[in-house]
Amino acid sequence: MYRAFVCLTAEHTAWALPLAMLVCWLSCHTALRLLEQARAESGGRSAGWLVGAAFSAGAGIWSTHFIAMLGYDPGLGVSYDPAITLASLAVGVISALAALTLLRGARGTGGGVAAGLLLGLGIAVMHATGMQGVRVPGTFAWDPVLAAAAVATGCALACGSLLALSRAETGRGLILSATLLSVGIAALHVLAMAAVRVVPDPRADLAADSLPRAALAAGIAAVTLAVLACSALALVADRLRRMNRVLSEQRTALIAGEERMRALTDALPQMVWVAPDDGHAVYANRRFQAFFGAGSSSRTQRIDAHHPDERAPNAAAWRQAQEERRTFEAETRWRDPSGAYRWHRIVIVPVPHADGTVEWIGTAHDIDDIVRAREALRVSGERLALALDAGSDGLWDCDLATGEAWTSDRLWHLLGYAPGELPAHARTWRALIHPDDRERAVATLVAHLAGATPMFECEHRLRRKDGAWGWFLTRAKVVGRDAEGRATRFVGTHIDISVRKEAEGRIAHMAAHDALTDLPNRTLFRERLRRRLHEVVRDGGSCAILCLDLDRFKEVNDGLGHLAGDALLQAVARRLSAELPAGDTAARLGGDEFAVLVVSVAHPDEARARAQTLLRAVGRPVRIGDQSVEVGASIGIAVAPADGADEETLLRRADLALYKAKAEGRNTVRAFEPAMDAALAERRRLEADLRRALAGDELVLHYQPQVRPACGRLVGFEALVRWRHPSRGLVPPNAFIPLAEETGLILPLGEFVLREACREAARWTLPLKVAVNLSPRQFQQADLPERVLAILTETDLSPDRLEIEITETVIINDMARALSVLRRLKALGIRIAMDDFGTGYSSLATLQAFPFDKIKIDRSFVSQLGERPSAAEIVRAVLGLGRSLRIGVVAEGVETDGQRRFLADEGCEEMQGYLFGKPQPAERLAAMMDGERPATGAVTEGLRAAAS
Ligand SMILES: Nc1nc2c(ncn2[C@@H]2O[C@@H]3COP(=O)(O)O[C@H]4[C@@H](O)[C@H](n5cnc6c(=O)[nH]c(N)nc65)O[C@@H]4COP(=O)(O)O[C@H]3[C@H]2O)c(=O)[nH]1
Repeated sequence: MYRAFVCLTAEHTAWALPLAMLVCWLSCHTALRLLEQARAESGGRSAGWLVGAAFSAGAGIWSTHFIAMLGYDPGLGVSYDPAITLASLAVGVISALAALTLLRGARGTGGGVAAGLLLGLGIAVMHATGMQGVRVPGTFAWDPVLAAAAVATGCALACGSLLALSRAETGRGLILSATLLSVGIAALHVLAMAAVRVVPDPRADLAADSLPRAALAAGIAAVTLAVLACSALALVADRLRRMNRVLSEQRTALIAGEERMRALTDALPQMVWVAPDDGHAVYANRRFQAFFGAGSSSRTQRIDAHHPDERAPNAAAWRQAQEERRTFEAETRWRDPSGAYRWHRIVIVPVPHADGTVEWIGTAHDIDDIVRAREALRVSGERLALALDAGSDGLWDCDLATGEAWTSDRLWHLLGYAPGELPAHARTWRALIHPDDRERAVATLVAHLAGATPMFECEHRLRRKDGAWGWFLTRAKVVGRDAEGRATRFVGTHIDISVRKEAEGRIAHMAAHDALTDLPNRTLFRERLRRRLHEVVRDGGSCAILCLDLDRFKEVNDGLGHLAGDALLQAVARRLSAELPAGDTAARLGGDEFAVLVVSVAHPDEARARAQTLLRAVGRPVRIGDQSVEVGASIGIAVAPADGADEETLLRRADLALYKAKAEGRNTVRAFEPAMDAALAERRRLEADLRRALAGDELVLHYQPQVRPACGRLVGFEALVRWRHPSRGLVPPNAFIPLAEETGLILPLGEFVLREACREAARWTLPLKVAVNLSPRQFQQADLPERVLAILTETDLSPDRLEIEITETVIINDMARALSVLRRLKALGIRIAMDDFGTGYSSLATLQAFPFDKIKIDRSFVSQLGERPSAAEIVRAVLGLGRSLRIGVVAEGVETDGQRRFLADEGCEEMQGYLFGKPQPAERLAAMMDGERPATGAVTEGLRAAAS
């Protein structure tokens, strides 16, 4: 190594090796670049580049050697053999060509190593050849070790260089490779030069044709220039190659981009086109072509596709946009290939280019469905707004997460607020709700939000702006829940139900109160009684009910008229209410019946005392108009729990006590006693029996003769009903007629009697009249005359043979109607008799109002003739009345001959009584009438016998 160091520093001038290295590096770099080019090309072009590379490498190696040799000064004169020197250049180029050719074909490690070895050896051969051409005055002595080291180093670095090239073909790899190769060439040169020593030999003479150093320098310069030219060529070629590659990549990218763009625009739901200013589309996507037809489309075509209504305005708007180079937007109808117009949204955007031209990118999106849906939405929105405005409901839609709500204006109007005056929020609802309704409403709401009910429905009060409470029905529903099932959206309506509630309240009040007196009615009274009895049973204590009935109400009502009757009832109601402490209830049960619930009585006597107080209050005179009316009352008392613990029993027992009180006279108080129940039970039994009797054949008629004693003639019979009871025997009418009156059974019973009597009379051999009693209840039937006529027709009895007996009460109950019915009966030819004259009201007015055919003097007067002088006076007066009014008079209950004589003396023509005959079954009448036929005017013995 020392030798090499000496060679480098002492035998070479300082500039030689750096210059040689520079030239070497340039040529190696150029060669490797040209190799790249050769690799990139093919065929002859590749071979050309390869030759260039080989030349560059070989010439570089050669130049390196000889530039170094120019600086080599072994201390002797040096010249060069031109032929050998040129041959060494050829060796360098050929070995480089061989190595690079191998390298071009094989890029792997093996190829790199083989090419490196080839190149290293080539450099060594070139060096050796070159040294052969060096002429010095002596001979060269070679150090074999250094020579071998030179070859090995050169080969190794050449291999390293080409391997580096094959591993990394970047710019840096190229520099590394060129550097390694340069170093290898230089190292081989230096070591090889160190291996050689000049042994001076005076015999050795420099040849005359030797190349002087200046010629060599010129040769080297030429070769170097050639290398530099190659280098420049390589650089230009490399640049071109790079540019080519970039251009090719750009073209590929451009094509790919265009394909992508086309695919993209084809995939779009819109039509897309690009047109320059002249409007002729240079690009159109598939959708556009499908709409307008394949091929390009002119602007005129596109404008023609507009709906006629929109064509002109759209064209004008487009021209404006085009002039101002701004985006054109329109929603318009375009005619599709089928000829139908569909809504499209058109947007045309200007894209200005650097050359001042503008390209227009247009898109058209089919929004027909959207426009139609929007239109439908608008219409339905308008309808909804109309409905909301016209409807009576207030609507809201609440977001439960925030409490914020949407509300219809109507809702605020219902509450008296202007829309927006209060926040549309759930807390507003909570603030306005009535405190009494809040708990119930919130509980209902919580249940609904939890999913327990399908619908939220609640009637509650809300405070209006004026402070009044209005009733509202809220109906709502959860319409949205989150993933955990929590309610998120709640929609509903408020319906103003104040009017309904008020009406309901009124109806409820009316249903529970008496319209005339405004006292609780029977239903409410029973309800309160039931509640109080429940408490009594549960908690102990005692209560009482007082049933009250006015004593002379009927007289006032009939005598003074219904208005007076109503005023009386109202006055009684006021007095009852005034007498009651809070908690007690006075009720009107109907007619003149009242009841009082005394909620707490310590002792039955307390109830009795209370009843007496009420009696006194009711008994005070009542001022009606200009009249002072006095009515008394009867009161029946029942006390709970002693007399019963259920309202049914208690009311029934108080009623029984009242019944008793009334029976005992006016202004009487009676408390219930157990014996009253037995009487009621008896009455019930009798009623049931009577019903059965009506259905069966237990009722029969007996007939009592009516006679004219003066001429001894039989003039007719009074039909009197009898009940042949299976166990009680023959029951007299007084025992069941009042019951029949009370229960209404008198109607079928009366009809039975009338039919039976007419049928019987029609069978009689003599045209005698038959008298039938008609009860007041029967007179309440407006169609009584028609019913009577039907029976007469059915039984074929002449109307003038029927005499109807009525008591005065029939007329007094409802005079106008009674008189109308009587007149119609009379018009049929039926005779009317006033029964029991003298016992009732017996007003002259009644007799004058209706022309009766007969007056029947009650038997109570007849029976007292001879006992009470007043009786004779009354009978006389009645007979006088009959005469003056020209009405016949018949005396009932004539039992004695004395009575008969008195009556006859006083001018009574007709008589009826046991003296002439008792009521007889129909079968016995024939005998009476048979005896009548030969009658001469006196009451026959036969009749008497029959009567007995
Ligand atoms: N002590 C005595 N009594 C005599 C004498 N002559 C007749 N009587 C009885 O006096 C009653 C006369 O009938 P009235 O005044 O219409 O009174 C009748 C009548 O108001 C009613 N009544 C009877 N049958 C009917 C009927 O078919 N319909 C209706 N609505 N009432 C009837 O029952 C009442 C009682 O009828 P009766 O018990 O049949 O009693 C009959 C008769 O039996 C006599 O000389 N001495």
